Amino acid sequence: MAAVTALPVSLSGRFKGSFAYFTIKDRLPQILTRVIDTLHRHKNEFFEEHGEKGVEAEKRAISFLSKLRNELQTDKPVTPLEDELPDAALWNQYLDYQRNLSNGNGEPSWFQSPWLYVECYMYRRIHAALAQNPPIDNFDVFKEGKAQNFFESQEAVIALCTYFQELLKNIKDLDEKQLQEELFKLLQVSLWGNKCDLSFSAGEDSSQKSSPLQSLESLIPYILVNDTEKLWSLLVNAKKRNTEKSNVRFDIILDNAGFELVSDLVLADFLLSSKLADEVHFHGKSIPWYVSDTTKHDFNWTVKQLQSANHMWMSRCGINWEGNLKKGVWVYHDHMFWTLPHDFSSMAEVAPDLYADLQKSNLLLFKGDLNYRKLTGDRKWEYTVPFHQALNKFHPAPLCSLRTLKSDTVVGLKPGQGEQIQASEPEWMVSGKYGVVQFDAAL
Ligand SMILES: O=P(O)(O)OC[C@H]1O[C@](O)(CO)[C@@H](O)[C@@H]1O
Ligand SMILES: [Mn+2]
Repeated sequence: MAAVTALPVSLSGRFKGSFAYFTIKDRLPQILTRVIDTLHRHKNEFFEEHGEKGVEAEKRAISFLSKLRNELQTDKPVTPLEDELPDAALWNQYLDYQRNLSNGNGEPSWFQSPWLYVECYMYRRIHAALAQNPPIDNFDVFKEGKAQNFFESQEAVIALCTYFQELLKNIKDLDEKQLQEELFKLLQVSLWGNKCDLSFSAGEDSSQKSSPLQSLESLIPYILVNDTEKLWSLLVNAKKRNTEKSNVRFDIILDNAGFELVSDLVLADFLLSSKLADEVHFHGKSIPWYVSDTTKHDFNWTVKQLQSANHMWMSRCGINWEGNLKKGVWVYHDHMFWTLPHDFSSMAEVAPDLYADLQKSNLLLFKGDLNYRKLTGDRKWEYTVPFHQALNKFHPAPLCSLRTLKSDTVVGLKPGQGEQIQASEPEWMVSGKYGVVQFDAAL
């Protein structure tokens, strides 16, 4: 066998005092408690909709979740999934793989195993708690929080939609330089939109309150790696090479619903309206995930909310977006791979169909922190390791990560850059204050 370069160790709760440790110790149990509370609060609704059967199902789901919380807090071994959902076999194979990795050092468990694995596993078990318990099997325990985040960001959504509709009025007259400036602005809005996730704040309010466009200039110093120029060159060249037959395709691997999703949709609209792209493909989650991640339901709900909003520019956006979906120039996809525990370096093997689909894209935009963790394998990388190396052979197409730092891993920094910030701001990697626009040109 060819020599394999050793990868750094995985982030894990076994490193006491690390962000992974605190997440598993404090934040994950808090999230589980909130999920249980949410089910309690909906008891009457389940009764009204389904009668006694609904209440029985709620009780079973709650006891399953309490057991889960107890397993987590007492660092019990990770158990195989017992449901028959389509991805169960893959999860159980992954558990075997973790067992082999631990090499006789005990069973994989909440604090001993890789953080990425156990955290994903928790969300999969939350899903099982509901999915196994009809008639409440379609209930999304995170739905309310996502909707609330959307409504609380209303002013920011209005400001963004208004700005964008004004821009559309004269988009045809913009020269290349101006188009580039507008793209950079909307990329930054989409980047900082990633501050608004709900798993980071364990479900606490995390909406966009201020105007998303006003503060961009002052935030530029917080973009630690800024490859926007490279994105621009790629898009402009793709457009120049574009013939009638080959459409320029842009993919967005979505993260959170709420303000972040709206900022992604505005960016996608800009790419089409400026003719930098001919089609945009969105990738969402097929089950509720990491509290605020976008599912197909959230995606459609958001477009509908904008469409029916009592504000001219908001509804104009919504109407155009619905039109894009109908015309097929916007396409929504979901794939089970996005909610598996695997990092992206195993996509080609585990989900070859998805990998092949992504290969058709001119540019993949990965939103958010979890996607960054999966891109880089959630490992203890040196800050200066090149992004390309950390991707560990995941290169389906040119790609870019737009991510605010909310977990302690980052690569591609200049020598000394990380250490310098660390000296004055020990929380810099997990505060969401810093971001990256990090590009990799593929093979
Ligand atoms: O929505 P995002 O940006 O992927 O962030 C998810 C959050 O959840 C975490 O995975 C921690 O629970 C962090 O890495 C991150 O703060
Ligand atoms: Mn998220």
